[in-house]
Amino acid sequence: MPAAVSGRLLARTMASHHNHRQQRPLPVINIGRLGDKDPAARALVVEDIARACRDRGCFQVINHGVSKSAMDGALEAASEFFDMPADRKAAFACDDIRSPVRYDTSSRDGISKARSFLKHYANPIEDWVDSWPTQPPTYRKKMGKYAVEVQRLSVQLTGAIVEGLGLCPMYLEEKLGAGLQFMALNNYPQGSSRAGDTVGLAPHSDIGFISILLQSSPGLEVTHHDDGGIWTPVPSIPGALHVHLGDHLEVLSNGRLRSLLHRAILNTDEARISIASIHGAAMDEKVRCAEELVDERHPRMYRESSFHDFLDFLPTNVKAYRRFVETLKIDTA
Ligand SMILES: O=C(O)CCC(=O)C(=O)O
Ligand SMILES: [Fe+2]
Repeated sequence: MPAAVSGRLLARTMASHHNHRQQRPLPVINIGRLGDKDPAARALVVEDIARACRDRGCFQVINHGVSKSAMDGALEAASEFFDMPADRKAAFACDDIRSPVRYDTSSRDGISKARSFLKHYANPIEDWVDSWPTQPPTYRKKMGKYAVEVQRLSVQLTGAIVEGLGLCPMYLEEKLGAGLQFMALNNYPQGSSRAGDTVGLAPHSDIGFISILLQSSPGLEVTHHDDGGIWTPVPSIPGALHVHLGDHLEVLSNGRLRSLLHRAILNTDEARISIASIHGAAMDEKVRCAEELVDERHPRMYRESSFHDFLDFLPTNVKAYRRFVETLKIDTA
């Protein structure tokens, strides 16, 4: 076989191998032994998480310590909230994206295609819970329980993620403890395949270090930067939580990890609720590349930025969507 042909064949084989690789199921990681006294047991979980972050930008966790009652309660509270009459919900409508509680149905953000949402802060819970809805009557109790348990999980997970980057497991603990937990409750109508309205929320990445997501039914889809534009649906595994990387982790890791593009698809057979919990540094805290990950071979790739900077950027990102982190890239050429 002439060399040119075999070369082309090889390239094609590699391409299909590449596609095949990207269609592998998304990782599901049992993190039960993350808190283990045995360092070897923890190291195995850290390794699984590191690989998932690097190769897929996301993973699902089981044995994560967030109770079933907290998860069920959160979905109930969200669904009861969205089931309320429009005027009750409209009481939380607000044009100011800095408002601590905000309900909206429109697509002013440029990415909402067919969703209504309630967004609010949650950490520390005692600072925010008084601004949350009082209707449905169990909202604060149920959502509060879930928020606190998920915040605890976020500290555990980011500990493992930074350890996987070769940093001290405590590297982000303080920043996260004093940081923002930003919750987005999303309500998607049942889609009509005839009308072709299949996308509920257009592709985007989240700010923050990680997002932890709970979905009532499938609909979340993800594509990692080297997936070649292939979307992978995130299956609904009972009891599991989905975790993905945000823009500020890409910055912190100096590009070793990438934030994950994701979108939500409308189900043609049912409405859907998802609860995203975004975990980041405090509003005005600048996040920068970890010094330990910057050297001659790995020059600093991103400018520092805060959540506040992200909010300033949002209204300018409506026409042609760009991941916030793209705007932070330092031209090293
Ligand atoms: O509904 C989903 O699964 C995705 C929600 C989401 O990406 C968000 O709230 O940022
Ligand atoms: Fe998102």
